[in-house]
Amino acid sequence: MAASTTKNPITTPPTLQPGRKKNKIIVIMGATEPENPALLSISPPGLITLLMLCTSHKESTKKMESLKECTGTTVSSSQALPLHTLHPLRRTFFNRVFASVYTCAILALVYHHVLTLFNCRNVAFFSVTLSILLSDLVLAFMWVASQSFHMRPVHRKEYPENLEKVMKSSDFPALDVFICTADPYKEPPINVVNTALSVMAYDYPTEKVSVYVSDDGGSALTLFAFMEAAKFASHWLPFCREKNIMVRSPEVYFSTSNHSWCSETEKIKALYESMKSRVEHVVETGNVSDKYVNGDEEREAFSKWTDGFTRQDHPTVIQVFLENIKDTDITGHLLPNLIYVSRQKSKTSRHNFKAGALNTLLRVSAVMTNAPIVLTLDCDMYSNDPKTPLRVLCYVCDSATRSDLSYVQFPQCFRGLNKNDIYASEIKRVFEINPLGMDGLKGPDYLGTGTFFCRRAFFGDPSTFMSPEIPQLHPNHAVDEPLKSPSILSLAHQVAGCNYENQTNWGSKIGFQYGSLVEDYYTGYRLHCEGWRSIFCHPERPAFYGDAPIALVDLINQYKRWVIGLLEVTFSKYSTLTFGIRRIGLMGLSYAHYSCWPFWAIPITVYAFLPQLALLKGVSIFPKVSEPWFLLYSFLFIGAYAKECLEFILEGSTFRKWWNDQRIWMIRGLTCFLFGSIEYLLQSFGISASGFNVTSKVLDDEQSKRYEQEIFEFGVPSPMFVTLATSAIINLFSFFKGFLDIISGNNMEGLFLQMFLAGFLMVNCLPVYEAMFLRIDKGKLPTKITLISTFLAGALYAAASLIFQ
Ligand SMILES: O=c1ccn([C@@H]2O[C@H](COP(=O)(O)OP(=O)(O)O[C@H]3O[C@H](CO)[C@@H](O)[C@H](O)[C@H]3O)[C@@H](O)[C@H]2O)c(=O)[nH]1
Ligand SMILES: [Mn+2]
Repeated sequence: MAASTTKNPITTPPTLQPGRKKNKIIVIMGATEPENPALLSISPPGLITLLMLCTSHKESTKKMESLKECTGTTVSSSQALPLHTLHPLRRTFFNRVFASVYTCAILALVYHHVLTLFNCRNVAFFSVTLSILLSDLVLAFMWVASQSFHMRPVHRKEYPENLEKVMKSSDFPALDVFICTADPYKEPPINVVNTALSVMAYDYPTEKVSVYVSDDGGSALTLFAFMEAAKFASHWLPFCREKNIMVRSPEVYFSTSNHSWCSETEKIKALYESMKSRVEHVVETGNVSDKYVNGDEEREAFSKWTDGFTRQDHPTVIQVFLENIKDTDITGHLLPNLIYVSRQKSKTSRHNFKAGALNTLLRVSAVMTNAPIVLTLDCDMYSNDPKTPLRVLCYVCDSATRSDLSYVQFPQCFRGLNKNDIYASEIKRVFEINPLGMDGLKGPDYLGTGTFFCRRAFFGDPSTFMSPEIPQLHPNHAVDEPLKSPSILSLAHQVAGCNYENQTNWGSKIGFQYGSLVEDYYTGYRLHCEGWRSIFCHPERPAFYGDAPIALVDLINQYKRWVIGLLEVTFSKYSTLTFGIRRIGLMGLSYAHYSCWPFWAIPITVYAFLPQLALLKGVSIFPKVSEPWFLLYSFLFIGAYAKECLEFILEGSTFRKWWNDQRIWMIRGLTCFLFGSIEYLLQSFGISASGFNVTSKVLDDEQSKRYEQEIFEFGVPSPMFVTLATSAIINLFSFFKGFLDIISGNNMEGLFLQMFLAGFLMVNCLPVYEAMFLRIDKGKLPTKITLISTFLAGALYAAASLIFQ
């Protein structure tokens, strides 16, 4: 271990360097049950403050029984000064009772299917029953796996105000922020700049903050945008501090009206607008014209973009825009570090998409600043609360939670969604409800953005440290030279090289995990398997806000990428179903629930076609209304839907949003889950290769307008729309066929459930019919798709006629 001798302002304080042996510091351990108020860690001056406070609380002092030597500065808090608290959700008991009852119902259903299967007299019926059994088994598995989210959901609360009482800000650990961007045309540089400015302006000692921007697009346009951002930051940061504004993304701040306008605001706004127009102009024209480049240093920066420089093939570019030991803002206050990194690319080496970019940043930042805390942020998110890092310290500096804490996750929250969130872009279950449940076990999964990591977690499990290849990457290594010193810069370039990772543990045992397109999910999963835990921090005011896609095709393409990534995990050596469940039990089930998401395509497709085709032919496949099994079906359906809905509303949502959420679940089953699984299969046979298709963050005015009016956006002829439209047509016809039968006096008792199902899907598909037959705008379903779907529906009907003779 490289124990440091010299210290520089950006080195990490001993507080968070668990490996250090020289500083022996006393720790007072307190009660460690999770329900108890937190223990916290502070530096010696804070320790004295705390001991004074403790003497006035003899009760709680008694609880701190053991004095223990430790390698970090930690101390436990008295109950009077909790840093965080945890409360199990009240509905847990109800959840468990419901789960028991529902399990019995599922077992009864399986028994019923098996019984029916044995009584089948012909092949057609046998295959129908078998398909339904298979579908119900998938649904049952998904349901069982999802119960892990309901066994011990918890809510946490932090008290950053207490932190400030016991810890001096000069003792705060340093923070490295990683912002990823990959394409200047899909991710406008001005938005990336806003993301960066919002975190540079954190209410945190600026000399401890470093912002690293990873540009996988290798674009001079993005570099230019950051050159501009660095200049603007010297006005923006003091302005934010002085006015104590909350939303520190200038774009968002200036586009909302709830702030006081004064001449200074006007001045800053004008500065922002002029920067924005320069950046946008450069993006529009596609190159940085000479008039925007001043001085040799700036010119030098762009000189790397030579003729042979392409996105897929270029040398490393590292540009330090701001240095926190010398660059000051207009009031003379130091600015945080701002560093642009575009890792080396070559067509012959693997880049591992975002995970590769993040690992490069882990190394480059280790060489340059090596902060013990690392925040990963996507370029489509901005900070909505400047005090967020303090919340994180409440956990990271607490001796009770600290030892095996790998990351603190904030929910992904979105702005600009329409009133009822028609595409359920909030993904409330994944980003908010389920993490509460996982937090009661070993902690939320990693959501890819809004995550504060402890750097140590990337190097082996909590008890065994996994050494990186060179000592400079060790999480305890203290950087003792300025950022721009030649030795630092040359090492940074070396570790950003595209062959650097060959024959190393990066991506497998060290850093972010490779091998899955959902690197976030996979990395979190592997960390939990190694014995780390995580924490879900869910403050009332969202810590970050992001953008969600507003066109259906973008949305399902995004999900398709996730599906492929999830299947990559399901069928890997570390499959959640085998390795995961064995290693981490209930948590493994939570992860298995996600990794098996794509299997939902099976029941959804079967239930969207089979009962309806049978209904068209007048064949009954479900129990009659008068049979007792009918009650079982009703309970299973109503029980599942009602409980989901209730939970949604209890977590602060509305009925309409829940309705849209369940509709999109159905749509996903018929589109991206199905096509993603097929694409995964093709990929496994080596027929195709899938990459990380970055979601477009560019808004089209007309599209935005339709989105505001809650109109579904189809527009492009995606093959994924074909299955959806075909099923919509079949459900429509089968429902009306059933309806006509009732009118003409037929006994429909045996077909009631099928009619109900067709009706339910039909209501869900209303926007599809509208897009097929009624709309003329650009977002309607392309005529080509309607025609193909109608033809397919006809073919399916003909096939059904042969089967159900
Ligand atoms: O080769 C790549 C591809 C993507 N990105 C960045 O990855 C982030 C996420 O990409 P985006 O297109 O916004 O994907 P989403 O599906 O919206 O992202 C979700 O899903 C991803 C995994 O598929 C996670 O990485 C994200 O954190 C999570 O928000 C963006 O900042 C990109 O710039 C890279 O840096 N390099
Ligand atoms: Mn995104």
